[in-house]
Amino acid sequence: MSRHCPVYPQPKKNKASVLWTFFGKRRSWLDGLYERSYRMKMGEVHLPGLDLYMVNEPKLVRQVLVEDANVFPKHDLLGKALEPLLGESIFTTNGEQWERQRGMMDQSFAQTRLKLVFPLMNAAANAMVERMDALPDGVTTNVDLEMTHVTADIIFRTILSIPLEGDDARTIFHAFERFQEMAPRLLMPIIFRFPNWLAPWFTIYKSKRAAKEIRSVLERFIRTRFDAYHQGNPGAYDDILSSLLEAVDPATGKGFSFDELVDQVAMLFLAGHETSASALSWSLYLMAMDTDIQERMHNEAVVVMGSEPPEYADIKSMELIRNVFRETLRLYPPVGFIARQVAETQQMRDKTVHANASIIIAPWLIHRHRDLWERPDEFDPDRYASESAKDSLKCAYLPFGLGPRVCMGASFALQEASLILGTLARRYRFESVVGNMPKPVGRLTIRSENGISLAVFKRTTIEPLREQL
Ligand code: HEM
Repeated sequence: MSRHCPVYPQPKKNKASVLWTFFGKRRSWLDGLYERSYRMKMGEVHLPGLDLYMVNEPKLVRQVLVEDANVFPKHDLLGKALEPLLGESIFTTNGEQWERQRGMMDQSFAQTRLKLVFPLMNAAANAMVERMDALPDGVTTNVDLEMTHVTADIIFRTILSIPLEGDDARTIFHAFERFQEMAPRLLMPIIFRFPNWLAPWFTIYKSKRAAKEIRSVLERFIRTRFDAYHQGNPGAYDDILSSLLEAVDPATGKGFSFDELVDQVAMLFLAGHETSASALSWSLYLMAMDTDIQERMHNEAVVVMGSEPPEYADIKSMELIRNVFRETLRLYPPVGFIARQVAETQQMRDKTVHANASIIIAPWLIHRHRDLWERPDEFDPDRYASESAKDSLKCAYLPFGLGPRVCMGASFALQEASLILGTLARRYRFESVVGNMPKPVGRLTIRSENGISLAVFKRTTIEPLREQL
């Protein structure tokens, strides 16, 4: 059965000029794509001082991200743009420093810890329901704002055991908003290797100020817990900070220093809420556009959870809801492109790719590639039952990246998404609003330029339509 094609910027027929690409991509890099971008295996752009390759072919993607990952370290562009906030966090480091950090942090996101933080996630979901219940029935609501609120709240509660309601948490939240808004304006001059005098100095100044504000509040929260832990009073916390405080490097037996801990926590705030907020907002838009899927999600949520508070085991039982989120991550991958640098000259297809060249792998393009997916632009969460989609999943699906640098929070994000979507689908119905079609733009994540506004109705019954299950 053919399903609807949700919105995305229509690709241009022909490749744009480099100058247009630069200025067009400053607004949204999706605007620089053209029809062949969705079919090609490998493309290239050369400018003085810049060799950039776009890699879509699954075999090459695995070469870069998995098999020869050490030859393709993380690009310094993100490190440079995010350094004032993230310092030397795991998101941007390379080599031994990264290996040590990853070894120490993986435990904090293992299944056992995720089970422990489930009640903290659920408390944030309940606070979301309270906010939404207070809205007049059927009112048009900017669901992006609500998804940003609830995912930031989940991060505050699961990492620091603090809800977003306090003044300090709000200061961080708003400074994060400012920081994120400025980040894309910092990225392009770095990719295009602009000289220093052309750097956007005022934006750099403002982003440093926002980063300082965030870090000074985080430092205060973490200092209290860090000192108490090292004085032998860790407190009765089940949150992620407590497992980061316990983490030790097996080679030296030492834990994270105070500064390292602040870097990692700042990074978890950024990586952990913006991505999930983007994906959840697009999921709600897709639900609203497909009433059949939305009713089936409602029924599934009611059958699995009834009218009881959700339990940890329920998350795994909501298969359709999981597939809706999986399909959302295919169509609107929050991390639309992944950047790497070439450490040693490589042969890729018929091209010699020199050391220092930049490699871009774009989940956005690979997930909609005309040769890698059937009906690539259609929203069809049921596709994952077919053999062809299973093959595509194996070779052309990477919303969380691949290889050693794969997202550390993937299981956390999937648990959070099923909880939030299950909670919303059980209690509310979403309808699209005429004149409010979202416009996808590629910035730090894939967002809608004009927000995502939907009419929200409370369900008067939570009885499932059993015949539809
Ligand atoms: C839908 C939600 C999410 C998506 C789509 C996503 C996507 C990604 C991607 C694509 C990468 C790899 C980037 C690269 O290879 O350059 C990544 C890395 C990472 N993500 Fe996520 N992420 C999500 C949620 C989260 C959450 C909730 C957390 C933590 C709370 C998190 C923490 C991290 C960390 C720490 C890394 C760096 C790992 C490393 O370099 O070793 N992410 N994420």
